[in-house]
Amino acid sequence: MSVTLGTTTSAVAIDDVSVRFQSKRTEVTAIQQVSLDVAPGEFVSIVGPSGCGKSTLLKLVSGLLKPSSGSVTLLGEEVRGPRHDIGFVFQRAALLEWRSARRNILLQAEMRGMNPAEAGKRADELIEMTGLSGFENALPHELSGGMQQRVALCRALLHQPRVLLMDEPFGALDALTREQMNVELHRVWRETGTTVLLVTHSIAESVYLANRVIVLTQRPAVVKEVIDVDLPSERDYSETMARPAFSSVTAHIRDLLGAVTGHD
Ligand SMILES: Nc1ncnc2c1ncn2[C@@H]1O[C@H](COP(=O)(O)OP(=O)(O)OP(=O)(O)O)[C@@H](O)[C@H]1O
Repeated sequence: MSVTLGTTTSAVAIDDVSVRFQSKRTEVTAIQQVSLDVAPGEFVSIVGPSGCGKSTLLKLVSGLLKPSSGSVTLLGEEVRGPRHDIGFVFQRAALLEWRSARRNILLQAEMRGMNPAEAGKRADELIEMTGLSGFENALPHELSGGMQQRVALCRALLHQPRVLLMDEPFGALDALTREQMNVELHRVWRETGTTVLLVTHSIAESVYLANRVIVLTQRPAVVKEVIDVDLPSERDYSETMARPAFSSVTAHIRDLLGAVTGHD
């Protein structure tokens, strides 16, 4: 597998990876011989039944977890421990309650020892890009759930990571806010050119946002199918939902997930 960056190579390369969790009494195989190449600038969604190993896959890419066999390569370098050159957004925004939105975003800069002036400029750009202008000085409890996730997104993008990992980032939001966040994330992705790996339980979200959707089977997760999403890169939400290509891809994924879980 070629992973040289600079030409047409992978931002993330997962090569024949298996993960087994061992305890004194049991051994659980979460992932079995999964391979996946993600090109620089690509947006890839990962869907699969609950507990199949989606979060485990992201942990492998971030270096929080080591594969039992196989290898993971990020930006041309094999992942051997926690990687700090990525961004990670989780389901919970996990903001510090006593810090304003802007100062929560700048936490990333403080932890990395970034130049404060540059970090401040970048934070202001991201605040504008994500529609948080006017709420920079608000405390987390004064922000809606969607706004809190926007702060978490800005924090994850502050150091301009080339790869952004997102684990069910909008799972706790109401349906309408989630749609708005999808539209904003898609725009931010196009503006930043960051490679994104998104784990989601929402089939519509997985298709609306991505270039490709990876469908995993029940545990132990293997790749059931990789689906290319043939939609324009600029995606108006309602117009995209109404496209026949959108309906057929989402129906196909629903069928695949029904087949692997035994539910329609
Ligand atoms: N540290 C661990 N030790 C033991 N088993 C683990 C560990 N982490 C995950 N597992 C098991 O591995 C499997 C996959 O977990 P993972 O969290 O990756 O699934 P998931 O697809 O993200 O789930 P969900 O969709 O419910 O969030 C599960 O059976 C889980 O119990």
